[in-house]
Amino acid sequence: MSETDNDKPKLGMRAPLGVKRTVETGKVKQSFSHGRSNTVIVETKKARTFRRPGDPAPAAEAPQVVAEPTPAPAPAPAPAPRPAAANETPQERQARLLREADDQRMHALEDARRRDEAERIQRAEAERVRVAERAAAAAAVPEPQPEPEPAPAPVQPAPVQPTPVAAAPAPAPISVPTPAGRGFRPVERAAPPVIEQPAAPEPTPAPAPTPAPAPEPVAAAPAPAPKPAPAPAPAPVRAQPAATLQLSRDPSMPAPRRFSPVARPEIPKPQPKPVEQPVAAAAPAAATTNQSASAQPQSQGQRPLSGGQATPRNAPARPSPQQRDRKGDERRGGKLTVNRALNEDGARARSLAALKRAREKEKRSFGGPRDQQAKQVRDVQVPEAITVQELANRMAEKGADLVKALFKMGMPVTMTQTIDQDTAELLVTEFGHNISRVSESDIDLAIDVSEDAPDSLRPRPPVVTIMGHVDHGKTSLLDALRGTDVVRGEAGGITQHIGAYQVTLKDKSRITFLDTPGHEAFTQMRARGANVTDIVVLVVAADDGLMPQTIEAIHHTKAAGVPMIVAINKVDKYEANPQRVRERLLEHEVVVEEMGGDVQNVEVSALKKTGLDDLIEKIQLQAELLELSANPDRPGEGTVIEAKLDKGRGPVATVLVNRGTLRVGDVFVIGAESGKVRALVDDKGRQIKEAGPAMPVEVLGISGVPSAGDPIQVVENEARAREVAEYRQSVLTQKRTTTAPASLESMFSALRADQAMEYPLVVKADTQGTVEAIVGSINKISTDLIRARILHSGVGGITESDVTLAGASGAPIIGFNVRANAKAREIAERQKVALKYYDVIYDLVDEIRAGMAGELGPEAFETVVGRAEIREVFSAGKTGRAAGLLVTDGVIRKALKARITRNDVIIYQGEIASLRRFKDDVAEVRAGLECGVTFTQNFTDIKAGDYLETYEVELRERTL
Ligand SMILES: Nc1nc2c(ncn2[C@@H]2O[C@H](COP(=O)(O)OP(=O)(O)OP(=O)(O)O)[C@@H](O)[C@H]2O)c(=O)[nH]1
Repeated sequence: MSETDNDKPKLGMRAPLGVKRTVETGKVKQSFSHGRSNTVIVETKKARTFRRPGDPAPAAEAPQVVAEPTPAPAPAPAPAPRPAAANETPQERQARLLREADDQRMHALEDARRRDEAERIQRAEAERVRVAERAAAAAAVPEPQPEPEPAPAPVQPAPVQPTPVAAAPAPAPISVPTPAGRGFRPVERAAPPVIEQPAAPEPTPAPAPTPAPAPEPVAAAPAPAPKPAPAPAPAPVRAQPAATLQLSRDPSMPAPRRFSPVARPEIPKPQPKPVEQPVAAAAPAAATTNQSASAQPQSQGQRPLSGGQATPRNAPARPSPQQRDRKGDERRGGKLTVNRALNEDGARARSLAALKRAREKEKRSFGGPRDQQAKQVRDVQVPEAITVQELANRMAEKGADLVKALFKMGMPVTMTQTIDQDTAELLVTEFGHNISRVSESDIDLAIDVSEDAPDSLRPRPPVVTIMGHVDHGKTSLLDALRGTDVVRGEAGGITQHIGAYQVTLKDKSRITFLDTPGHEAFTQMRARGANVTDIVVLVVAADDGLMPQTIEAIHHTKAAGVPMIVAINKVDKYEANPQRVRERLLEHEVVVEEMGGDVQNVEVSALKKTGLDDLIEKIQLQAELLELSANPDRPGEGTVIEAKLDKGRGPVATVLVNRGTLRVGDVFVIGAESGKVRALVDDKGRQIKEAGPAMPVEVLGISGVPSAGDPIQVVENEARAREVAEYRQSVLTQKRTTTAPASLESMFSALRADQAMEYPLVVKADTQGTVEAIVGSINKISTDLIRARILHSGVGGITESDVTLAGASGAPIIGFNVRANAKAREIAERQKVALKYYDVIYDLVDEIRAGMAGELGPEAFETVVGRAEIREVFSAGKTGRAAGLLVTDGVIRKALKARITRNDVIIYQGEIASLRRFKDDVAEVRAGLECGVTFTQNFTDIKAGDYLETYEVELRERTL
């Protein structure tokens, strides 16, 4: 409580200011329950007496003490009735009573006024709170809100109102410390000027007009109107000071405290201005400051930096240097600083060093001495077609320049358009380069057929292919041979079925075995130029003898010119007869050593694993005879044995290295694919770093799956590899899209003028010599219009595969001294394949000639019978037309074929339907006579001046 007492403004601490001291004051301390106390000021006033002139001076009036109890001051202040003076005249008493009545009335009025004021203050406060909130909202939204301003304006006088009343104890607010933070902030901001205001006019005896410079500029105008009214009004009333005392001490009215100058530190501007500036100038000054009084702190906080960055609303108020400058400038009120002088718009000026650097850069790029680079003349490789962009790249010129040059040549093209080689040459020479014309095929890798130097050659393992009839034991024999691999046991790895295997023998020599699916694959590979096999092991089951596929394998092997070793298998079987096999082989010109020939043979049992060493020995012997060698010190070249798309590893190809060494990391082209060797895996599943000649190895890192027989070649870089692969792809695509479908039936569909017909045949004969004789004779029959195409010729009976092939092509099968087996006959019947048997070669040739001629059909010979000129055209019937003719040549006959020509162009072909002469139907009209004709087809486009030609067609049998 004592604190509160100290904080309270204490009246009477200093004598009230005034011209004349009319009131004497004293202090009385009051004590209340619970240890509370209060100090009240007691004033002693002199009663004013009105005397008539000549009346004796009144006796000294008894001092009248007005004690104002703090809790309930309202009724108390009524002045106590003064004791009537003894010598009081009736007039005096009347005057006194009147005065007292006046006082009471004034008190009542004053009470009413205070209540009104309290209400008004509350309303004003509420209004101010609203205004402050609106101002805050307006600050958040950048739109200015002028409306709320006038609202508080009329309210503004409210806080001002008590000011003149408090003018008497004015020094109190200045000297007494007030607890900071009390009261409502927006109200406090507005309050200080009101409270301080009395300080300025202090020396002025009449403070009433001073409310005018109240900081609220809007309020300034209306303020004086209501305010001075009550302010000067009580001035002449004596009771007014008492009311003032009551007001300041009334605990039920805390409102005036709110206007005490507390919590001012955040409002720096509005405060000094009214004080420093004269009253007259204060109004406009305050107008600018106070209008944004509530929003100013925020607006300062939100002021964007010079760089354009906006400070967040709630960001700590740590001003940037620019902000500080600006603030400083604002504070200095337009002082000219260096920064301001150099920097009118607030942007940071470039330093001299920066200007210098920029100037130098400019000089370097434009004005400076630029080294004129000598134009480089290039050899530009130009294929048959090239895009402008690609040509520009190869010439190292700008594409736009090329386009411009082409435009000047009259060729408006874009960068992506393709130009031909001749146009490209013009451009190349125009730009001062040298052209080197290349054809597309130049892109492909040249097949290196050059022989390696003898001293670079090293012995290499033989590559062995095992062939034979079905179930004769090829796989069993291969497995048995692999069982002899000494490395296999050491590695203990899982055998990889990669289509090729390498067996290391006891003497460290190695043999590579290819596990081809059959002799067809062997031939397929050979047909593709992949003759990778050095030795063929022909497996013949001793119990079964020679079988068709055995014979085919013999033919294929012979055709390939590869040495053969006959492995007579299953000799463990009881019914095995190796000698019979040897004898039967003679029939196919395979003479084994036992029969006096040079073909090695060996009796083996894949099941019992007997004779294997003998077989290996014979293979080695054969390899020695072949003197197999290769240069391992060159980029690897090989052949794809088989290829697949592995689920986990991507495209994988089993490659047999022919020569050179294939290493991990090598860039290669493989068929129409390219790649970089990511890994090499051998047949035992081991990853190896390199693979030398005759080594089968799996290659990983290919862009796609190649085909068996495709070559693999190591190239210098990936770009080259891609280029070659792309070219090969394009060739394949072209082949696929431009060649006719495989069906040979389409060949017979029509005779094209520019293409001879093909007559497909399958020829089977008893001997090779006969086959060759027949093939030669048939080829001689071929003419420009039709030629024989022998799909397949061979020695032996007509098999199912022969029939299937012929059926697919719609070809007849010619059998010379051979017949079709039962199965083949059955298929031939089903597929409607013609089987023709001959035993005389001349008959065979004649029939084929007739058949080929029959394919072409009979020949048509045309003979012109007569010609006529069309003179007139008539309508005939409802829609038809009739032509009036003058026969110029030959004869015009009814039912003859006719054609009408106009300017030697045929416009109609048909027949003459009717022929008349002077309304009579006639059979024919000769030259020099006129006639009328109609045509079989309803032809109306006949004009005078057209020509009619009648002709006959004779079909004669064609001969070849
Ligand atoms: N008794 C005996 N049977 C054998 C021998 N070699 C293979 N066989 C059997 O002959 C059958 C066929 O053997 P494969 O090795 O599958 O013959 P293949 O030529 O590979 O057969 P395809 O793969 O169909 O061409 C199997 O049942 C083998 O057990 C042998 O030396 N003696």
